[in-house]
Amino acid sequence: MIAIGFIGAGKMASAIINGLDKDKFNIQISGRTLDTTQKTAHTLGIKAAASHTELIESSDIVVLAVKPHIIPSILAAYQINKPLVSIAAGMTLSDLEALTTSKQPLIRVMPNINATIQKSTTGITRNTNVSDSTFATVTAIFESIGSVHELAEKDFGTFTALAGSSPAYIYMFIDAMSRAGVLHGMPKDVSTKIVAETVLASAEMLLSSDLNPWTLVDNVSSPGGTTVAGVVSLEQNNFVATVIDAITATVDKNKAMSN
Ligand SMILES: NC(=O)C1=CN([C@@H]2O[C@H](COP(=O)(O)OP(=O)(O)OC[C@H]3O[C@@H](n4cnc5c(N)ncnc54)[C@H](OP(=O)(O)O)[C@@H]3O)[C@@H](O)[C@H]2O)C=CC1
Ligand SMILES: O=C(O)[C@@H]1CCC=N1
Repeated sequence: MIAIGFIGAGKMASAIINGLDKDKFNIQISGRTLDTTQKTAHTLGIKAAASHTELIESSDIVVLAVKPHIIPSILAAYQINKPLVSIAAGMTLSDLEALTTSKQPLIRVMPNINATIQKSTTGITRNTNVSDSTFATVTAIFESIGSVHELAEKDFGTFTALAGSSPAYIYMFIDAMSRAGVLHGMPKDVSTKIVAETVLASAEMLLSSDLNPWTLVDNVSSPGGTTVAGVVSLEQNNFVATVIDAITATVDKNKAMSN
């Protein structure tokens, strides 16, 4: 059984671990303090390592799941002689190479929070020290919690915006729609469920058809009907430009976080 060790056990590590099959992977975590690590491990139904050193020694693959600014201090303090996976936004393979030995196998991964329900859309790339079999193993780990896209590293910032961060923007869209439902007299919980179901089904419809999104917009917009009135209002209020600006801000922030 493959042993996966997570250094850092916050929201994203927990989402990944929740999605992983505990019968297929031997999972352990090591957080900032042992007390919190033990509580988190208990909640997740996995093992708490006594220290980062113990975790590194007993893992086949080590996942860095701390915030990006913590990574330099961890890589300075510990020699991680195992394939190393980083899920940190903004940190490039060359940023990580500057902090490790020249032989360190490094895999950069960008999962998303939907890992919790085994529906992460994950980006992956590697440095030249990673063997095909190690890369296949790490790819399979993330395929077990959703889909995996192998990317050129230059596209990681864009992927981070479109898949890593975008659940937040999609939740904002859902909440705005459901708030409008409240404005027009519906209870918030009912309104949110209706919108979330419609977002889910619309995405499924898009993925299962050969049609592009604008054709699907046209299919909903009856001539002189209700939908086109809303489509025109969204355009008058710069919906498309506003969304593109938000993605560009995310991509720019990702770039600014790299050394
Ligand atoms: N949240 C998301 O949707 C996604 C996040 N990511 C990436 O995942 C990483 C973690 O993000 P996220 O889970 O959101 O952040 P969290 O703050 O929830 O998790 C980070 C965890 O690291 C712990 N930590 C801090 N210092 C150390 C240390 N020296 N050793 C071990 N653990 C430590 C923190 O403990 P304490 O709180 O006690 O300080 C915390 O539990 C980031 O690099 C982010 O870019 C990637 C994709 C999606
Ligand atoms: O906000 C962040 O920086 C992380 C990366 C992608 C999602 N959350």
